[in-house]
Amino acid sequence: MMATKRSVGTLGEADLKGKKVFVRADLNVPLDDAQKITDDTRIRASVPTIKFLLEKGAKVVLASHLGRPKGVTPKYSLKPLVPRLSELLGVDVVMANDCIGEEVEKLAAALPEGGVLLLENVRFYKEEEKNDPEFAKKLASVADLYVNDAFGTAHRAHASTEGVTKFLKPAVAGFLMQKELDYLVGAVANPKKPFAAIVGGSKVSTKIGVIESLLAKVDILILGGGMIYTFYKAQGYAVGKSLVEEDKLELATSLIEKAKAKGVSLLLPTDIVVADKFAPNAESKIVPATAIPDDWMGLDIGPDAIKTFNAALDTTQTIIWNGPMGVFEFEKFAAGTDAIAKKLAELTTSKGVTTIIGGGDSVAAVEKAGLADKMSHISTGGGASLELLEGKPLPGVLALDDA
Ligand SMILES: Nc1ncnc2c1ncn2[C@@H]1O[C@H](COP(=O)(O)OP(=O)(O)O)[C@@H](O)[C@H]1O
Ligand SMILES: O=C(OP(=O)(O)O)[C@H](O)COP(=O)(O)O
Repeated sequence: MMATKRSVGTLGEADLKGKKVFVRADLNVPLDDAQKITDDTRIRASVPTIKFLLEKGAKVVLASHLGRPKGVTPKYSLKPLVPRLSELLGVDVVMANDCIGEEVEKLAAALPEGGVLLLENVRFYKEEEKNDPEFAKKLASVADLYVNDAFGTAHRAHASTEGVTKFLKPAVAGFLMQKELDYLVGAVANPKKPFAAIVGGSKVSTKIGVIESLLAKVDILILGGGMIYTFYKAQGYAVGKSLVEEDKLELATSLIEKAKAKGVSLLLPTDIVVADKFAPNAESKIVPATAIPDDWMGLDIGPDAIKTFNAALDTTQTIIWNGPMGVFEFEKFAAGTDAIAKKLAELTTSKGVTTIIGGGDSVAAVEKAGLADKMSHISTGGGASLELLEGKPLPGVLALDDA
């Protein structure tokens, strides 16, 4: 049984004409150093709900976070998203300099029917992640009702995803939220076996906990990305300057033991592409996982690992993938991620294997490889889809009205 409910109230039930609707979307898209959007999947995925509201004559107050800023950080402003959002929606999106306060109140009051006001990054306030009720009340004060379409952030009990529902009624799910829940709860609740999970990326502390519950569900667990060095170090290997979560070493050891006890095949890469610095033009070489040199860092999985992973994936019927295998943003360290993307596309198209890709960066990598339409389901949430899969309640969903 999934612990999160999926029968949430949806759009279409409320009289929307002239109403100010607070829409929480996940517009946390990757931006390059020049603030250019490198993958707009999450923006495109948010469009159907907003368009529906605009067509019904609603006034949309749109909120999102971007990145993990500590206080107001220009690099994490939502401003670079305005042109693309305006283009996709076919309206001139108005951007506020803040997400609460007088200017926001004025701009929201001035919104015409069919207008969109984009609020500045809600995480510029620490109160957002603290789920501070006063802050949630301020966010809510400019609208009449609430729509949560931010599936990618549904696993966070934050002010704009959870707290705000105490002040805005009805509080319903948007179309993207509903679609994600339908697919992930529906198709993955009873996966066709053998079932494999591939977990990588850099959010080690978020994802390492998920692995424990995944061990109860999967037959094969493949680890890559920044996740693996904590496991290597726990086994006594030297990891040089690679990403390591020191306080998760014991957990990593116990996960290896649990996998053995449960008969789950836990695969760690046997070779690694190491770099002398974290840069696109870094010097690189392939080394065995047991021989990472001091002062070098692992930035991709090696060719032997790719072969082993591919052979294991050949035996599966369902695969869920979250987190790139390496720093795919740098061409030199993209081979592992590209190889997995190609393998999953091939298995879906030629063998009918169900493939589910979750997470902003994983989806960006699959888009970059031009393979997104070959997968069974592209989820806009990495952490969220994993938590849903492990049966954890998603606070952003639980807070919504029942259907
Ligand atoms: N070995 C590594 N060391 C450091 N960062 C890594 C490594 N492998 C992958 N990454 C980074 O992980 C990031 C994605 O992680 P994460 O946010 O957890 O994935 P997702 O968004 O798909 O859930 C990418 O920016 C990638 O560069
Ligand atoms: O990118 C996100 O999650 P993901 O990388 O797990 O897909 C979401 O926007 C949530 O972001 P957070 O993990 O900083 O809360």
